[in-house]
Amino acid sequence: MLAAPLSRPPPLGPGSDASQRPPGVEAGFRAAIEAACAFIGATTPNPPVGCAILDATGRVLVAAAHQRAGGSHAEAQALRLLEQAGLTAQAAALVVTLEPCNHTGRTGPCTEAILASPVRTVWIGSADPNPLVTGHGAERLRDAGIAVHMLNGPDDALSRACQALIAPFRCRAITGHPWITVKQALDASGSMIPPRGASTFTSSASLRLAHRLRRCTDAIITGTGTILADDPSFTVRHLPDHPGRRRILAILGRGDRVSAETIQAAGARGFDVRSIRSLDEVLPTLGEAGVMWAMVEAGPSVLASLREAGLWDDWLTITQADPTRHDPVDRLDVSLSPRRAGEVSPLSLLPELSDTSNTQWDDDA
Ligand SMILES: NC(=O)C1=CN([C@@H]2O[C@H](COP(=O)(O)OP(=O)(O)OC[C@H]3O[C@@H](n4cnc5c(N)ncnc54)[C@H](OP(=O)(O)O)[C@@H]3O)[C@@H](O)[C@H]2O)C=CC1
Ligand SMILES: Nc1c(N[C@@H]2O[C@H](COP(=O)(O)O)[C@@H](O)[C@H]2O)[nH]c(=O)[nH]c1=O
Repeated sequence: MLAAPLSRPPPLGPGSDASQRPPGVEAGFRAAIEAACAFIGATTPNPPVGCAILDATGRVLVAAAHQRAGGSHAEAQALRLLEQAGLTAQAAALVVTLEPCNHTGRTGPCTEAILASPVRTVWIGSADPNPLVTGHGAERLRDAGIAVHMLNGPDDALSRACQALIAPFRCRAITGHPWITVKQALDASGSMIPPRGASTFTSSASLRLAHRLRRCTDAIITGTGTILADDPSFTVRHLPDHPGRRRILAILGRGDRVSAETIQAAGARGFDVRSIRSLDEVLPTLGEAGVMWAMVEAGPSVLASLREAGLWDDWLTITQADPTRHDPVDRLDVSLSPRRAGEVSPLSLLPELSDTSNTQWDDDA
């Protein structure tokens, strides 16, 4: 396999009936998902997509991903890698996390690139949620004599991972608004407020997770209370960021408590700052700015407002471990909003959270 492994793919759940699939398809999807995960946060407004090409024995020959909007799609990228490696003649099956496009956008149709290759079987992880595109790619391939298989089923771990990859894209395609992830850190006593003089109480592993989430998202939503209390940088520092990435920093506040110097400093750190006066403005402002996935890093006041308004899609709670324990490890919980019932959280793709179930939020709890 030519793509470098960059993150751990999700584990196979009990519902994945690997025995029903020919050899190599599971490994192909894992390689494709892994390749796509490395570019979450870099492809907006496009979804992250991964592709792997297998030989007739099911061996993964190459894996590749869509890396940025306007750049090659994952299928074209994988076919190019295959050619560069002199392996084109060995290609038999192609595995891709999202239905191949059948239209000419900024790049040519992937269906035609596949048809021009020796590939005769295509496995698709999820249909394209864009109503203008959905079904057409699969149909074009079938009409040309390709055997096309689509993953589906809520118990299929690979299908769920492919759904998770497009969750923010799907949300934006259907509503015009971003997927909103709340990240809330609690200390061992249940408080969100760091001790005086400190900015954090979570472990270095959890900080890495928090920074990975920043890397995956297009915007950070905060409140003036957090800006004034912490003067946060909101940068990605605990792991490498996507090169040249600019993000939106949306600051909720009814007045003008944040100084021009603070806004200017955030701009110098790579943020386009938006002041948001009311909750009603959050989704339209971020939607118009092209945000696909936004995260909230705010204090108790903003979180209470969002919770009350139901203005969130998934909620990550990082609870500091009891410091008196011998080997303290923070507890990580992910809840899915009732408005996302039956969907899959994109958080499940983060290696630190791949074992965390998407529990439904119980509002009476
Ligand atoms: N543990 C964690 O995960 C985090 C902890 N924190 C901590 O939280 C503390 C700050 O808490 P807090 O003051 O609650 O900060 P917030 O980030 O929640 O900001 C509060 C401010 O947000 C604005 N706001 C809140 N709700 C609305 C709404 N519905 N419409 C418009 N504006 C709104 C108001 O601004 P205005 O008054 O200008 O109208 C309000 O004063 C700090 O100690 C910080 O360290 C912060 C982030 C994460
Ligand atoms: N205290 C706290 C968090 N707080 C969040 O991190 C912000 C500081 O970010 P930065 O300036 O980039 O270091 C702070 O303002 C708040 O939004 N996060 C966590 O994961 N764990 C923690 O214990």
